[in-house]
Amino acid sequence: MPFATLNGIKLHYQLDGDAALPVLVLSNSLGTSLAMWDPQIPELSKHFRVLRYDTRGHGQSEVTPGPYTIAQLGSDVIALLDQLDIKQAHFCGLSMGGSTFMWLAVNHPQRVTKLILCNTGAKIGTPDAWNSRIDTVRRDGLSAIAAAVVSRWLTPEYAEQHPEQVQALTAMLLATPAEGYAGACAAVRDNDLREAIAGIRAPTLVIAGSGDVPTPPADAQFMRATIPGALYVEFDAAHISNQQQPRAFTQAVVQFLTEAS
Ligand SMILES: O=C(O)CC1=CCC(=O)O1
Repeated sequence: MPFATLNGIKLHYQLDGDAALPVLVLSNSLGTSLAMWDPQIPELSKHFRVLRYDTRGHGQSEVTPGPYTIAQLGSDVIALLDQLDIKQAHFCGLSMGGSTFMWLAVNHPQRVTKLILCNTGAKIGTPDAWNSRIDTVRRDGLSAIAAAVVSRWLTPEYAEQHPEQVQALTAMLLATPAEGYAGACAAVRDNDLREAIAGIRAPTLVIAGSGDVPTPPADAQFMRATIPGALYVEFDAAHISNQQQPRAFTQAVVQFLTEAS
């Protein structure tokens, strides 16, 4: 699995699909890795050259001391695209990954063909809640928050029927270095793109989960209303909708990216 050295760190990434296909970049949520997209890869790689990466401080990418910023996480992606000689691509990010790609669409519009913002918000949560989470993780580690965080990733009924998926997602969260996680929490805490996203010109699809507590449908509706021409789809899912509704999610992504806009 390749690593790119950029912005002073080693960033872990993976490419799937034929090199001649249009590039689709996927960005993970807080406390996950590029493996969160595993359910989508067999289908997406038939249509796209899929580039996914572990956000700084996550998965196998290098951990640098926090706090991070969304601009820094977005600049890592731009540096990765430059290294791989990718001039323009589709972008699909979930939660923190969606924040990163909103920033990218605002600040580097020429790189974005189409944009998909999943289970995210132009501003996520409150500073007090993020500060409390950062303090807990720095003091007691990820295990202190794991059960509460993962309980919001899948709806309770679905989680009860899929204990192996809960276990796999919990393991992914617990494998995230505390410093990387805390650094990324600060990036989400300090990010506010509520005004800036009005300037996005890329065709955009907003994906929401009707049972999503951290980034509720109201946040998604705000993005749909603010980004000119944005489309909207809502699934019966909690926060990590691509894991809870893999088929419907993948189908929506393929349809949006392959239809003429
Ligand atoms: O994991 C959570 O608590 C929800 C979340 C907020 C930003 C993100 O990427 O995940």
